[in-house]
Amino acid sequence: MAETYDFLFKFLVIGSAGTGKSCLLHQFIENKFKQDSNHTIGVEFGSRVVNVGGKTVKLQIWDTAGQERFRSVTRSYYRGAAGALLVYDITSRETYNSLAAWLTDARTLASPNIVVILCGNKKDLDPEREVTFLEASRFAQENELMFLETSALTGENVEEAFLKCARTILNKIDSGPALPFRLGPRPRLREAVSQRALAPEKLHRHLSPFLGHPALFLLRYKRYLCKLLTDVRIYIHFPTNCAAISPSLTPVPGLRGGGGADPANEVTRTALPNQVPALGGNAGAAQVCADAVASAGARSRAQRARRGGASRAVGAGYGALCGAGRLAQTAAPGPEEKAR
Ligand SMILES: Nc1nc2c(ncn2[C@@H]2O[C@H](COP(=O)(O)OP(=O)(O)OP(=O)(O)O)[C@@H](O)[C@H]2O)c(=O)[nH]1
Repeated sequence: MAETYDFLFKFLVIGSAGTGKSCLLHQFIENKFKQDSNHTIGVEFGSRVVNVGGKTVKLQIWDTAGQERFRSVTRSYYRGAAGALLVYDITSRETYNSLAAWLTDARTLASPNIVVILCGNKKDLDPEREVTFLEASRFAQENELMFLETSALTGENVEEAFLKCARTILNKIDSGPALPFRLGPRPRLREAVSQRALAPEKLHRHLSPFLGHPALFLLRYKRYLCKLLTDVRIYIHFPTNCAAISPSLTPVPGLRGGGGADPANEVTRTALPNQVPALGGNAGAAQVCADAVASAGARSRAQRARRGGASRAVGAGYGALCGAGRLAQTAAPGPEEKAR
C-alpha cells in the first residue's frame, strides 16, 4: 500500500568528516548505533515518516560526505532542502571551526530560509570535550540556528534534533503572514476597520483633516466605504492558485489540500512527487517544501509592501470620497438660495 503523509521535507546532514553524521542518521532511522561506520562516499540516503503536531511528515534525509574531496559532489544535493542538521564533534575544535563554511553552503545552495539545527555530537565523550556548550550556543544564537548536543552512541537528543527541525519548518509554513483581510463574505465596515491593515486610529487620521465629525462621515458613507474596502481586499488578497506561488508548480485539478487560507499548506500537501513532473519524483516534492517555505518569506515581504500600498490606496480613496463630499456640500444650495 502506498505510504501516505501530509508533508514531505528534504533534510540534509552536513558537517566535517568524522563528526558522526552517518551514525546520527542510522540512530534516527534504525534506532541503534552504527558500529564500524566508514567514511561516506558522496551521499547516503534514509527516510522516515514521523508525526509532528498531529501531522504526518515524511523526512527524506541526505547524509553527505564530510571529506573535502567530495565537496563538489555533495553540494549538488543541497537544492530544495527545507531543513539541515549541521553537525560538529564536541571533542574536535577543528570541526567546530569549519561550521561557518558549511552554513554558508547551506544558505546559498539550498535556500536562505533553510531551517538549520546545530548538533554538537558525541555528547557521551564529555571528558574529551574541546568545545563548550556555551560558545556553541552563542554561535547558534548569532547565526539564528537551533542548537542541541547529541549522542549517536546513546541516542540522546537524536530524535529530538530531527523533530525540532521538522516542527520549525511546519510552524514556518503554518504561520505564514496573517491576511490583512480574511477571505469570505463582504466585510462589514466595523469588522474591516478592526483588521490590522486599517486600524481605527489610521482611519481617524485619514478622515479628520477633511471633516470635523468623522463618526458622522462614517455613518453617512458607510456603504461607499464598504465597497471601497471590498475592492481593496480583492486587490490585495492572496493568490490561491499554486502556480502563482511557485512558477515551477502546476496545480492538479480537483486536488486541493484543505490547508485553510494558507496557500503554502495547500502546495505542500497536494504537490506530491508524481504531481511535479518538472522536478520529478521525491526530489520534486522536497523542492515544493523549500519553495513553500521560501515563498512564505517572500510573501510576507511582498505583503508588507502591498499593505503599505493598500493603506495608501485606502487613504487616497477616502480623500476622493471626502473630496466628493465637500464638492457635494459646495454644490448644495445655501440657506439664501433655499429661501429663494
Ligand atoms: N563516542 C561516540 N562516537 C561516535 C558518535 N557518533 C559517531 N561516532 C564515531 O565517530 C566516527 C565517525 O562517525 P561517522 O558517522 O562515520 O561520521 P561522518 O560524519 O558520517 O563521517 P563522513 O562520512 O566521513 O563525513 C565513527 O567511528 C563512529 O563510531 C557518538 O555519538 N559518540
